[in-house]
Amino acid sequence: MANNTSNLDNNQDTGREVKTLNDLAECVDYSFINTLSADPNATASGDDHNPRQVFSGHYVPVKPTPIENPVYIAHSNTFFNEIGFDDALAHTPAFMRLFSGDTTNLPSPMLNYGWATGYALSIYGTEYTQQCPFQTGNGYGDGRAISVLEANLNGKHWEMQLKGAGRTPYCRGADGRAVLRSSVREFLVQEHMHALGVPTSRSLSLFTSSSQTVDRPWYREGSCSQDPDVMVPNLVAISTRVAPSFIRVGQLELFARRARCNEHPNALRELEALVAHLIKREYEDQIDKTQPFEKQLLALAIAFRGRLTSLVANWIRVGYCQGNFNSDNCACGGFTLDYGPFGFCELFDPAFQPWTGGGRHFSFLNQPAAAQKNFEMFCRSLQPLLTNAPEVLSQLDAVCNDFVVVMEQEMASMWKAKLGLSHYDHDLLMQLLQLMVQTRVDYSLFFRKLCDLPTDISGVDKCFYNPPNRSQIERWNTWFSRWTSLLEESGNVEEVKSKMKRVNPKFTWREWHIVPAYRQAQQGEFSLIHELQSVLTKPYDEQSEDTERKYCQPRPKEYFCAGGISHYSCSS
Ligand SMILES: Nc1ncnc2c1ncn2[C@@H]1O[C@H](COP(=O)(O)OP(=O)(O)OP(=O)(O)O)[C@@H](O)[C@H]1O
Ligand SMILES: [Mg+2]
Repeated sequence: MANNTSNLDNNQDTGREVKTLNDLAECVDYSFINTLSADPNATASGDDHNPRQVFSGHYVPVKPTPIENPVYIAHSNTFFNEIGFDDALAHTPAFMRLFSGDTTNLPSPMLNYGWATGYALSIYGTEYTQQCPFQTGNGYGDGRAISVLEANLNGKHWEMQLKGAGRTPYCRGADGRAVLRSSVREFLVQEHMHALGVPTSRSLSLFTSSSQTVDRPWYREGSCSQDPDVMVPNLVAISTRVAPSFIRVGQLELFARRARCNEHPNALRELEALVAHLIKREYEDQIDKTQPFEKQLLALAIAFRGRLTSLVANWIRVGYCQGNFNSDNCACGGFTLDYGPFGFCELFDPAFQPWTGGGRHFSFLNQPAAAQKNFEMFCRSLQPLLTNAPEVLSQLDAVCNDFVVVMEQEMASMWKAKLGLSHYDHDLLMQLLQLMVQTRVDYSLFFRKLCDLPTDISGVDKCFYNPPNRSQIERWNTWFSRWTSLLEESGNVEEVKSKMKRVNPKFTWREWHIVPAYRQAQQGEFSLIHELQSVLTKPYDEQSEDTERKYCQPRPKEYFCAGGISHYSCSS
């Protein structure tokens, strides 16, 4: 199927306005087909929708299964603009067909199939195969995510992936679908994160079906249950996400595990090709390709460590908790991927974790430790390629061991910026975090209020979930006077304020704002989604008074302990 590819390898950057699918066809660049290998047992038609083991090859060609009666909900005009797509394109029938899962009748040289990839899983540094129905790890991977094209757009190379596009060989018997709720969340939050300045996969478009539903466990109205207590039919949807690649740490792991035990004659070569592809897609600018490959691997580990530590510090800066930071949800490009069990911390709690299956390992302030585990698995996956270079191998060990140090530096500079200081003061931060826990503070509101440089607790009084008692007020005021005196070294007050306002967002994700939007969407009304798109893509701006009144508020009491808002067990 994928042999005759020379006509698909279009490396010219057109930088043009894409108004039609024909324009897009001129930008496609499927050069990965020349580097990576397809599963030799794949069907020529891409009709490969039953769970099965995939023993080798980097990807399986799979045709998406379109959703029935697709309806346009939204596209990201910010992202359209970045990649040179004309806004009107989102409303064309051809665009809707492709991005609701129909890859037939595409203009040449676009492929009439997509591709899914296998990956392994490790949880907090422990390798698993049990989640694979065959207990081998050969049946795990993109169960419902199918990439449909790669293209050079406005000077950058992008891969576009449909989520919820039907079953693949990795579906493990599940339906391959994503429900409207989770699709709305992922679509909105990706662009929110981008606007917050946090590296992320991006949102292209969101389509739902007006008729097709799947059942998922969920919570009754007002339920405080930990586990879902009712089965609910949900409309299905397809959101399209975009990134330079979707290579995950888990994906490297799969190929490294095979190489480690020489599972087939090509195992080591497949690992090497995948890593070379990773460098090309994600680190081309950072890695000197004239260096010996072993040295490139070392540079890759250093570069990924830099991105991952910065990413996690950014997560904490904006109050984001990934919730399930397994290696298969950790993108090797160092951006946020898989917005399922995520949440944003409202009431500050270092152990905040919205996903009931995630535990403390993946809770808010434990994310640096979870990232370290993923980084260790990443380094471990490079080791089979370094057996003939013991010196580089020990340098790689050192890079891995130093993760903690680099992470601490990133965290320190993040906290320093949040507090508007010119030097990081560990004691000051510890005192602050303790006070925040003891007095029940809203994380985002509090830090945003700090940007006005209040000199005592009265400047942040709207940020508490319970009024602090007298001794707490005293301790807060002591903290404020210490902070105020340190601020004197920070320079011009107005500059400090405006710098702080660029790292402490005013509008962040609050789940109780999102729930009405996806509920309304289930009834065919999308205005709240559009409103949220607008509010959440300007998180640092002041915005209107009405918007502030509506969106810049602490969580109302009734939404604490509310299934589907304060916690959820199912994210798909
Ligand atoms: N409804 C489904 N049908 C088939 N496979 C599924 C379904 N839901 C989840 N999976 C698969 O189960 C695995 C674990 O799911 P998880 O929630 O981490 O990922 P996801 O949200 O589907 O995908 P991604 O990590 O691609 O964003 C993934 O490999 C995913 O593809
Ligand atoms: Mg996932």
